Amino acid sequence: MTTLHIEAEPGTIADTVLLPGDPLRARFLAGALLAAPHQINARRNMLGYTGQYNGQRVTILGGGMGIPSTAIYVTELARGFGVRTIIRVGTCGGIGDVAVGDVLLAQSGSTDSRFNRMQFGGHDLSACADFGLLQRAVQAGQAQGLSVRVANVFSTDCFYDGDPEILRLLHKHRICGIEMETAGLYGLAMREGFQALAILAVSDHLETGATMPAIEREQGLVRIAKLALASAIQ
Ligand SMILES: O=P(O)(O)O[C@H]1O[C@H](CO)[C@@H](O)[C@H]1O
Ligand SMILES: O=c1cc[nH]c(=O)[nH]1
Repeated sequence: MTTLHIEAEPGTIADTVLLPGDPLRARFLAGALLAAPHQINARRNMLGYTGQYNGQRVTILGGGMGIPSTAIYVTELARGFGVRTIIRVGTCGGIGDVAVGDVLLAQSGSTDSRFNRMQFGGHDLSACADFGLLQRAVQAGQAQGLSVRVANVFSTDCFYDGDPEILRLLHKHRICGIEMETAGLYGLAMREGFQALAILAVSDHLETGATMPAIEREQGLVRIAKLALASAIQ
């Protein structure tokens, strides 16, 4: 069936979905990596494509910014289309000894969002990656000669004007990446029973001010998408 936000026809979404935040990144990655990609969604311009990668069907769909947007797409992918594996292919801010361009494999997602608490009786959920995906991403990263780092990240609802103490707190807890979706994705994966991982390129450094150009955020993430595909497809 189609869902409220995904107009894809039944059977046109693969079991494995790469989920960048930016729909234009989804379009770029599909063109760069998939054989015979065809568009499966444009509702609200949240572009999505299904094609073949190494002989297997893969879908790449934008998820938007923040947990609420991501959760809409992820919930519909899991419940409406039976998707079994979702890998976020995103960017994050770096804290501490990470550099712009580094690749973080998020093993956990802490958050200031109430999204998981609302589903978990007000308790704190340990929102974690799927271990098998994480392990394969580490191995694939090493095989591809990438400098990958297993990391704990923080998903915030406030891109601007969040907790003024957040940098100190993230340092104190050895959290080296900040973005806006991973904790929600991992909570949903635990509840809905699919596998999830977030692979994040450090796009800017919160302390040094170093940044990745906007065009590279849109088009420069092919290497982490390849890492995601190597982790998901065996
Ligand atoms: O590059 P994406 O995947 O969108 O991820 C990061 O970029 C957006 C903010 O600019 C947020 O969605 C954040 O999580
Ligand atoms: O959410 C994000 C993404 C990149 N950089 C940040 O500081 N925050």
